[in-house]
Amino acid sequence: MSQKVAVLGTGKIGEALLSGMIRAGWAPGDLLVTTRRAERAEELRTQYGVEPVSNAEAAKNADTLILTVKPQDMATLLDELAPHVPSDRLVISAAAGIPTSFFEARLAEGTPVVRVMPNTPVLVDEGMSVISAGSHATEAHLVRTEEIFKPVGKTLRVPESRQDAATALSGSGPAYFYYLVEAMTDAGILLGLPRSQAHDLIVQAAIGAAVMLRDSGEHPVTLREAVTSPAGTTISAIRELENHGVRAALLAALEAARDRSRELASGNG
Ligand SMILES: NC(=O)C1=CN([C@@H]2O[C@H](COP(=O)(O)OP(=O)(O)OC[C@H]3O[C@@H](n4cnc5c(N)ncnc54)[C@H](OP(=O)(O)O)[C@@H]3O)[C@@H](O)[C@H]2O)C=CC1
Ligand SMILES: O=C(O)[C@@H]1CCC=N1
Repeated sequence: MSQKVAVLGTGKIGEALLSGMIRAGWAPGDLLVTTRRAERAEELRTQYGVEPVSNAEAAKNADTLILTVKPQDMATLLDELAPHVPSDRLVISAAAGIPTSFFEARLAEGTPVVRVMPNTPVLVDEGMSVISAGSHATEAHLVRTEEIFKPVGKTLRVPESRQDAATALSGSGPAYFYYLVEAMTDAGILLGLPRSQAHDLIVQAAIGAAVMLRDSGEHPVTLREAVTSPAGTTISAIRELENHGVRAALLAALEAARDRSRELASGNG
């Protein structure tokens, strides 16, 4: 019997996962989606050929339920869902902050729950999905979770106590790079380049740097030193980054993201 997977609350990250599963070869007939709005359901049916169902039908018909609503909507979703989820379903939450114990307290005793923090590059099969088992999730449940998330990028198992930090680093991480590219593109404009050229130059620099970080085996400091010529241009820029406290800003920013993830733990954040 084929395994059915339902994505409940198919917004940005839910759709990114759905599209990745289809690219990875899942049959649309084995995928169910739930939405809050009828027009969103039709959009997903038209684009992916998947079946929109109610949350209760998803719980009844799918072996694995991936919950991708906002943390603040999770309690309401669970109130609706809990009476319909048999305890042999695997429940995967992609919500920031919310611990597996939140789900376990609301679902039938023994229901396996896995917490996952993916990121939007799952859309291009370069995602990072950080996975933690709840108290009833077994090795088989973790493997089943990895079967869903591995085709769309890398996966890493961590103890749940590290999930808030992982959320700050890789869940939110892509946004920091987009922010930097946006700021550096503005800098290109300041230097007199047309916006499209400034964008292309900085995006290609980012891609080249990312591939070297991944593939060279070198430490980032070594890679940066190779760019930084004595009395050259790069060190002049780095002096300004240090003067403006960019490193300290990043430490504070990621700490704030980690703290916000903790605040979301109750689902009311
Ligand atoms: N965006 C990201 O990069 C990442 C997000 N996450 C997590 O994923 C979750 C979703 O984030 P994101 O995709 O950005 O948010 P979205 O708002 O895009 O997606 C959530 C979706 O859930 C729908 N929804 C809410 N309540 C229900 C319900 N009861 N039944 C069915 N559908 C419902 C919403 O409907 P409506 O359109 O009507 O609001 C919306 O489409 C969050 O918990 C977030 O922490 C995790 C990793 C990365
Ligand atoms: O900003 C957020 O809360 C979500 C979780 C990680 C990325 N986006």
